[in-house]
Formats: sequence, C-alpha cells, structure tokens
Amino acid sequence: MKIGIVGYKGRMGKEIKDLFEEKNHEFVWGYDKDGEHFQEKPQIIIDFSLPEVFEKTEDYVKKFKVPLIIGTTGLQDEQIEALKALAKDVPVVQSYNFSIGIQLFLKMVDFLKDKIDGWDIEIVETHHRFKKDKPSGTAKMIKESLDKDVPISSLRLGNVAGDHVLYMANLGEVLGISHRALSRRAFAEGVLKSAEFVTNKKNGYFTFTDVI
Ligand SMILES: NC(=O)C1=CN([C@@H]2O[C@H](COP(=O)(O)OP(=O)(O)OC[C@H]3O[C@@H](n4cnc5c(N)ncnc54)[C@H](O)[C@@H]3O)[C@@H](O)[C@H]2O)C=CC1
Ligand SMILES: O=C(O)C1=N[C@H](C(=O)O)C[C@H](O)C1
Repeated sequence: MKIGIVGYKGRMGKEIKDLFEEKNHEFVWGYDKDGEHFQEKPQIIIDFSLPEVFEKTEDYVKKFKVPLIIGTTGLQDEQIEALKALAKDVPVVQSYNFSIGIQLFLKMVDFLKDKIDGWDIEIVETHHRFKKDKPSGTAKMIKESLDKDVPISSLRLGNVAGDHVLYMANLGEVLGISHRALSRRAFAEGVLKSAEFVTNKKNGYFTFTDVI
C-alpha cells in the first residue's frame, strides 16, 4: 500500500516508514514541521506526532478521504470526538499503545480489577528523556481500565522505549503486572496490523483491541 505519515521525521515516524518499506509498502506522502513531502496521494495516513498537529491531520484525512491510524498521545477529549466524527466517513484506528503485550496487560487488568478492592494500587511508567507528555497515554489507558483513581508515577530516563508496571498490594503481598517494549518496532508492528485491518473497511471507529 502507499502510505502517508504525519510526523515522518520523528522516532516513530522513521520506525514505521522502515518497517512498511521492508514489507514492500511505499512511503509516498509525509507531513512534518517543515511542511509537506508530496510524491503521490497516500492510501492511508498514519499519525505519530503531537496533539497540536491534530487539526492538520484531520484536514489531510478529509482531503485524501483515506483511513487514519493515530498513535499520538495526549489528545484532548474534543480531538477524540473529532476522530469519532471523522470515522463516519473513513476507518479510524486510535490507540495510545500499539503493542500486543499492552493489550494482554489490559486483559489482565480487566480480570483483576474487581478482585483487588482495598489494595494499594499504583502505576509506574518509564520513558526516554525526549518524551513530551506525562503521564504516558498507556498509563492513562491502564488507569481507565481499572475504573479507579490510582496514582501514576512517571520517570524519564535515557532512551527507555516504554515500560509500564501496575503494582497492587495488601498487607501481606505485592502483585505486579509489567510490560517493557524492547524497541519501537513492537509499536510499528501493531500499526502495520492496523493498516492491514482497515483495508477492507469503509468507515468506523476502532481501537487496537478491535484489531487483534
Ligand atoms: N500509540 C503508540 O503505540 C505510541 C505512541 N507514541 C506517541 O507518538 C508520538 C510521537 O512520538 P515520537 O516519534 O517519539 O516523537 P518525535 O518527537 O520523535 O516525533 C514527532 C514528530 O512530529 C513532528 N512535529 C512536531 N510538531 C509538529 C508540527 N507543529 N507540525 C508538523 N510536525 C510536527 C516532529 O518534527 C517529529 O518529527 C507521541 O505522541 C508519542 O507519545 C510513541 C510510541 C508508541
Ligand atoms: O512516547 C513514547 O515513546 C511512547 N508513548 C506511548 C505512551 O505515551 O503510552 C506508548 C509507548 O509507551 C511509547
């Protein structure tokens, strides 16, 4: 397929471009701080940038009338609503984490959440020093799955690709669920799966949970 990437010069943008090219897809369009790279109309747009770029992405998706995969974190509620409106016309896949492991993590949280009443519960997320948002989108997803107002601690260390730990403790024991992304490839693989998933869809709002 012919892909377009918003944030194509960034860490995730490059990882996604490399993976798709390895799988014989073609990078034909991009948008970044210095403007548009146009070679051809893309068949899909992938956005890994910043929330302030969102309106541009929205405009380009409407202009090209193509599916959107969006992994940008820190989106405002209105931007999520705008994505749902966009999804009436094109397929949209939105997730704050495109790794399989975090999907399994969320399933474990769902299994545990009504069994840990009265326990101390804390989320700790660790990411590279360049990450702009705090807490991570994934930590927010874990908190939302718990249906509880739990504290989140954020560490910014070196070049960590993405670590999330959920601690649960009573007076006699500590239980933990942890996930570590060993590189950004895990997220890019999920984006590729999502791109394949939307190829036969006309429209609709999906998360990565729907994809796997
Ligand atoms: N959902 C997921 O699985 C994952 C989500 N992310 C999220 O993806 C986003 C990007 O992460 P990274 O690639 O590490 O960041 P990055 O900073 O390396 O890349 C962001 C790109 O957006 C561009 N950009 C910034 N402002 C812009 C503007 N005003 N107009 C056009 N382009 C602009 C930058 O120049 C850069 O190329 C973040 O929100 C991050 O949290 C990152 C990894 C996995
Ligand atoms: O910025 C990152 O790098 C990551 N961001 C996502 C998040 O905020 O949860 C996902 C991943 O952990 C990497």
